[in-house]
Amino acid sequence: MTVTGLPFDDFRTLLKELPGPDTHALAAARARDRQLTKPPGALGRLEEIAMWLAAWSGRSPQVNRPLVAIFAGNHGVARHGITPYPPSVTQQMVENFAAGGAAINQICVTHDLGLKIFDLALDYPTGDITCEPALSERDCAATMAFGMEAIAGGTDLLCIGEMGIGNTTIAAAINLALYGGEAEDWVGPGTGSDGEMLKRKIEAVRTAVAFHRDHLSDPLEVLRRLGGREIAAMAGAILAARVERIPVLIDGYVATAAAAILKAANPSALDHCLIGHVSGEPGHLRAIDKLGKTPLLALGMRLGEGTGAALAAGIVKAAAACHAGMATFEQAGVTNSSTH
Ligand SMILES: Cc1cc2ncn([C@H]3O[C@H](COP(=O)(O)O)[C@@H](O)[C@H]3O)c2cc1C
Ligand SMILES: O=C(O)c1cccnc1
Repeated sequence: MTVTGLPFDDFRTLLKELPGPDTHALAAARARDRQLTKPPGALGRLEEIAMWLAAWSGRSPQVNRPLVAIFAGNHGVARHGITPYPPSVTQQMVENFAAGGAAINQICVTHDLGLKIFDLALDYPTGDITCEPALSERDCAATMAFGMEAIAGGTDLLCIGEMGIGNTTIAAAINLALYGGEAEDWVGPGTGSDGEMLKRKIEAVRTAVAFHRDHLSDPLEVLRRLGGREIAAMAGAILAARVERIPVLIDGYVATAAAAILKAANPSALDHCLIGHVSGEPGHLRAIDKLGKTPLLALGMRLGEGTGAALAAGIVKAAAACHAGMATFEQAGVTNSSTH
């Protein structure tokens, strides 16, 4: 075993030993839900969300410190002319996030969410996946570990977002490697690729998966070879949240591809996650289906930045507030069907 192989293998071990749901917190939340002044089930999916919060936080459903974490990275594959924007836009958007000028800033203000940006060596794009691995084992492990730091400042609802010109190509390659089919099944316009550019994008994804095909049975190798820094960091953040009992909202097509790596390594790895929003990127719904999930929102957005997760955080906050703040039948003096 090489020295650099050690930390990468630690992630394999960690992925095998994930904590399960807190059944006591879940039972307590179910019992309280039955007492609240509403017909059973009348809050529909909000009730499921409240139960999910209890199960994966290990306490009564509440959201006090929601956080949006945006991970930013650049990609060697962008040299193939697969996206209409230059990689310099990644850094420019990081500055825009810091200045409060992006869509995600306004959604965070609307729903009172914290926002942290993690930029990952933007001057050093990852390897060109069509002919080399995106990352070395050491880089991949270090970047996953860095992503785990996203929760270090404390949060009780983590929204996962990204910024990285070219990363819808990366997400498509990961999906093709994990789920098979044709490159066309997983490649969409992203920020607006069409015509010849879209053809190059499809070709890049096909070539990349063919180049690495002998190494793609191991999900962490899919991440290392076909991923990118923000993808590895998102995977690390989702994993850390599981270990620390923090429920997670996943954003669009790109964030879902990072999450899919973990699910491929351990089928229960995303039980603490919900998908916030189904992106307009055509492959997203199919990718979500592969995870056995149903997105909370469908607003036709195709932006990334964590916007879909952040909008869904408003719904999760409302679910927690209903559970925590509603009166019981007894408190409100409202007659319950079972007692009259
Ligand atoms: C101004 C601007 C702001 C964005 N915010 C998110 N993305 C999104 O678009 C990129 C992926 O699309 P593609 O694979 O086509 O390059 C990612 O950075 C993603 O977060 C943006 C893209 C642009 C141009
Ligand atoms: O759904 C996404 O994550 C997405 C879609 C288009 C561009 N960037 C991200």
